[in-house]
Amino acid sequence: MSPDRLAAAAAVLVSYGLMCAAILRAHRQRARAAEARARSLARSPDPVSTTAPAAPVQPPLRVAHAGQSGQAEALATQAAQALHAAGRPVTLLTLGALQAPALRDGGPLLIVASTAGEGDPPDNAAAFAQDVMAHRPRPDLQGLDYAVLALGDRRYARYCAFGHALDTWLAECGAHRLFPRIDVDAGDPSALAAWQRQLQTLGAAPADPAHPSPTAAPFQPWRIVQRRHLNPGSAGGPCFHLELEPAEGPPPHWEPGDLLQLHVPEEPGRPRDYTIASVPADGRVHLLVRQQGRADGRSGLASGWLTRHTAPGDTLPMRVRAHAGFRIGGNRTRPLVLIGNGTGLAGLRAHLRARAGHPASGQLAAPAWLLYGERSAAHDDHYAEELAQWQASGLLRELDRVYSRDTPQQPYVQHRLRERAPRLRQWLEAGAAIYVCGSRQGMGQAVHGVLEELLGHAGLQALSAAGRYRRDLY
Ligand SMILES: Cc1cc2nc3c(=O)[nH]c(=O)nc-3n(C[C@H](O)[C@H](O)[C@H](O)COP(=O)(O)O)c2cc1C
Repeated sequence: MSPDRLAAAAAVLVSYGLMCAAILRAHRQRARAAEARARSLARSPDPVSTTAPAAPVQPPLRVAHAGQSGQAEALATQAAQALHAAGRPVTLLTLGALQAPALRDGGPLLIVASTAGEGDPPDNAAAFAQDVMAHRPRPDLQGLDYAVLALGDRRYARYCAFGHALDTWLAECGAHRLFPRIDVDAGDPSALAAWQRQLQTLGAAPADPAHPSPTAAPFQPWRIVQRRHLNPGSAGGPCFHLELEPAEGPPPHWEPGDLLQLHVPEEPGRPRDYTIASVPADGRVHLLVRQQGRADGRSGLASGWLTRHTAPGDTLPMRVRAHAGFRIGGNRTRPLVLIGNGTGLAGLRAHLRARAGHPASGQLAAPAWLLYGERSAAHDDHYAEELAQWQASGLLRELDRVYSRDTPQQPYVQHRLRERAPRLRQWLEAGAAIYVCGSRQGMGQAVHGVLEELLGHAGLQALSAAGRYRRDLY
């Protein structure tokens, strides 16, 4: 090596050493200052009252959430409210908003994290998993107190995988567990009760029985008011349009993107979610439900209740469930690219109905583009009249219906999306948000693949982090 290069390398090494020493010094100074503050607080008398003991100064607690359909967010919000109600300073945030330095320096951290896909992080934590958790060298998180509530479902092969990964990663980075990770199998009430008890040891107010856990809102009888078979003669399973309302009282509030959950009588503890296809102004919850066939010839349990074993006028135990990840959020005035297949049209229709009824800020609503896949034009053109009206009004500026059984090429919605890449780029340049609703296998994964191909992994992740790529897949 030339002397010049040696000198340069030595200079880099020396400055690196100095930087490390400075960081270490700052770290020690912070620790000494904190110790001194703690000692002086322990000794100093209460300046206001000499009778009451000094209130211990507690650092603000952070409650972070990572989730796909709103349960993690709801539980995190509830935890933050319970801590706040007890006078504990608390900040509520998404896990994705945290970066390594802020992770360590901001007070104890409670994380509510669900697992999505096949053991994957939820969309809003994908960037965190990739940029922060996979980063080498690992950040030094000594001094950070944390706890993880992992939401999941044992029916998936990789149960609570993302919560487990977070918990392990934090421990490996030197952070200190406040209490062992709690895993919640499909909203298991005993696990949630254990979480509540741990929150109380941190000073949270006990759960208010009048405001039960958001995942345990009571089921109520909902009446099937109308049911229409939409696709007689279709090569696909029978598809129904249903209209429901609570048997008593007005419908609860919901937003486009939210779900109606059915308590299946034979399977307590395993409710089924259906994406709502209407808006509150419709007065009723509309669903688009496919009767699921089973190998033994009987219909699937939940869809069987909705489409076969009941008649209009009958009631079923149901409740509305928020699905924050598929709501309009900050996209109210953005153009929408709506992509889906089959019964996934439900969630896209809810967003279109919201736009048709309530144009943003009194002006013409921002336009939408619907790319929708079904089997055949002759039998499966659900809501065709409504879509035609929205085309005529200009709300639905573009409509791509892709019928897989009408041409020998068997095109699917992902193929059309790839063909229309230049147009998609124009919509995104105009600020559009992408909503995908329908089957995960086949459609959801393939559309995701095409979007990654067109926008790049980082591009799609940035869109997702900005809340401009939202999915409701099942
Ligand atoms: C499409 C989908 C995929 C899921 N994948 C997993 C999984 O791989 N492992 C798991 O334990 N739970 C899985 N779950 C269950 C969720 O983690 C669980 O329902 C959680 O409560 C959802 O919380 P969220 O509303 O905050 O996303 C999955 C749920 C859905 C809908």
